[in-house]
Amino acid sequence: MESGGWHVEKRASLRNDSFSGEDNVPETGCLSIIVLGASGDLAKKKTFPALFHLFIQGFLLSNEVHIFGYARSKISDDDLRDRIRGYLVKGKTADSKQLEEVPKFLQLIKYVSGSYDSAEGFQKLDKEISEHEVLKNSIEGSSRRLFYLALPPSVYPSVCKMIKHYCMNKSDLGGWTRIVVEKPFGKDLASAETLSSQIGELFDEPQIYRIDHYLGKELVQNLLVLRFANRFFMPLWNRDNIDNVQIVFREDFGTEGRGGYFDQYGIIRDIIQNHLLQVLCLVAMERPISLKPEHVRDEKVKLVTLVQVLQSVLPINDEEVVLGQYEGYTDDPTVPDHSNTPTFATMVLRIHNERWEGVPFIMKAGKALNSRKAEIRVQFKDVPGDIFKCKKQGRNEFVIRLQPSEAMYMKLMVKTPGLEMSTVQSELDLSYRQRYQDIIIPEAYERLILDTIKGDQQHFVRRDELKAAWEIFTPLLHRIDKGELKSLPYKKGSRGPVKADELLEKAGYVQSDGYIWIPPTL
Ligand SMILES: NC(=O)C1=CN([C@@H]2O[C@H](COP(=O)(O)OP(=O)(O)OC[C@H]3O[C@@H](n4cnc5c(N)ncnc54)[C@H](OP(=O)(O)O)[C@@H]3O)[C@@H](O)[C@H]2O)C=CC1
Ligand SMILES: O=C1O[C@H](COP(=O)(O)O)[C@@H](O)[C@H](O)[C@H]1O
Repeated sequence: MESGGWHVEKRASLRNDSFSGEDNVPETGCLSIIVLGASGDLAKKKTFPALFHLFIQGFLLSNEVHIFGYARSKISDDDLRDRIRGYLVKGKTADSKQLEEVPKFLQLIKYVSGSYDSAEGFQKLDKEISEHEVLKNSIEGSSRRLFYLALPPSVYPSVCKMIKHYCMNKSDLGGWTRIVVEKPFGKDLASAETLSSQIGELFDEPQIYRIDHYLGKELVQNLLVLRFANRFFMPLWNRDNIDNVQIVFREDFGTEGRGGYFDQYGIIRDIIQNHLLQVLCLVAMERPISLKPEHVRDEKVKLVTLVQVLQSVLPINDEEVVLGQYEGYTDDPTVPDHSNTPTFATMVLRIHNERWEGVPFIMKAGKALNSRKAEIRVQFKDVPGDIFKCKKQGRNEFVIRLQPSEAMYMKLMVKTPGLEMSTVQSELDLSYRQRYQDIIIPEAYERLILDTIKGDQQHFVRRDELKAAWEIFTPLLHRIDKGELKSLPYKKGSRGPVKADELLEKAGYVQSDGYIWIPPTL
């Protein structure tokens, strides 16, 4: 379909994604998806809605698939269905066809109650799965079992043990058993390594999918294409031209009901060590040899390992870290009164290699701020020999808006339209909503769950990569845990501590005065 003169791609192209690795042949046959922790927040807000969207697009066929919820809560099938029903279709995108599909989808869901460490519950689960497989005429061993751990990491080892003992695909006739684990995977290097070893004893790496949902976001997935399929970025993407890079996550709400969990982890473990670091890898990595999943993941390890080597010599400098905690955070009864847990952090990471030496990567994440957005902001150096005297108007910046209002825009200087010869800062703007009007951008979880079914691990975190990520942050996290770095108070709905903006300026970021990018409306 043509829209405003542009050629608009059809959503169905997702099915024919030809760059996700030649080996990922779509499989057919009986598929059981087991959501462990089905009574929880993630399951209702993300996992089940993602499964629903895969269902309505025909990626989960009712004659092949069955979905099991498992948790300790003593609820019925219908109770679980009632809990998740309201989260399946989003107000704005809901159409009558989607609404019609809801009951059909809910009928695919069965709930099994049991503990996370007892044989009884998992034997019952296995029995239910097997009955469904028999019903679907699946040949024993050829069925597919996907276990999604929407659970606190503390129970991963016992759950994995139970799956391994009681719930595996019975023999290998082309079927498989895969497990998906959520972040945060551990609390520091030692605990993550222990967890990795415990799970590694039970499952091989190709069976383990460590999910980081930022890797499933459309514009994060676009980073490699952008960098390596466009000639004009290649010569610019280095220390000679780029002054600083910011990777930013902002939320305009607080911990809301998750205070107990959050206080154990804090913003660095919740967002920076995983989501933002993964984005940094894709911004900074060298070109992979090919798009085979293992090649892409190898380059990321190479980069993180370099950062890690650097950190062991010159760890993250406390002078380049600002922590904050929003006022009112400790009002949550599940949060200790004197908690120092940061709900905000800005820090500078430095990658000492040929490409990036001297370029600060500023990582910024915060809750209860004045806006909700995630973006990558690449700021270029000043133009040498500024004949237009426009330096004070601002630098060239390339911004990748991950959410909301996905976009890429380039802040650049133009002649002010009119008779006068003066300059003004403007932009080249690729706003997705305007450019791809008929395309609904898939939710990150939708895409990543589909990858787990297809057996494509490209967008998942490998064990050595995870280790390298923890190596970077563990020394700093330990200092924070010991109270050696204090969180500064900031007002809810503000930009965070003023010191964070000062750090940004010190790192070299130059704010353009008076320029604001406004997402175009249709
Ligand atoms: N919620 C979110 O937005 C996101 C969450 N995650 C991650 O996903 C995972 C699940 O998150 P979320 O759903 O929010 O977590 P919840 O706290 O909602 O826990 C999920 C389920 O686990 C069971 N559970 C909770 N605490 C314990 C415990 N201490 N021991 C054993 N079982 C427990 C409960 O089920 P029952 O009591 O019925 O057994 C609960 O319904 C976590 O690893 C989290 O970090 C990742 C990204 C976003
Ligand atoms: O992993 C997490 O992510 C969410 C933010 O996800 P987004 O896709 O809405 O950006 C965050 O709220 C939560 O604290 C964290 O655990």
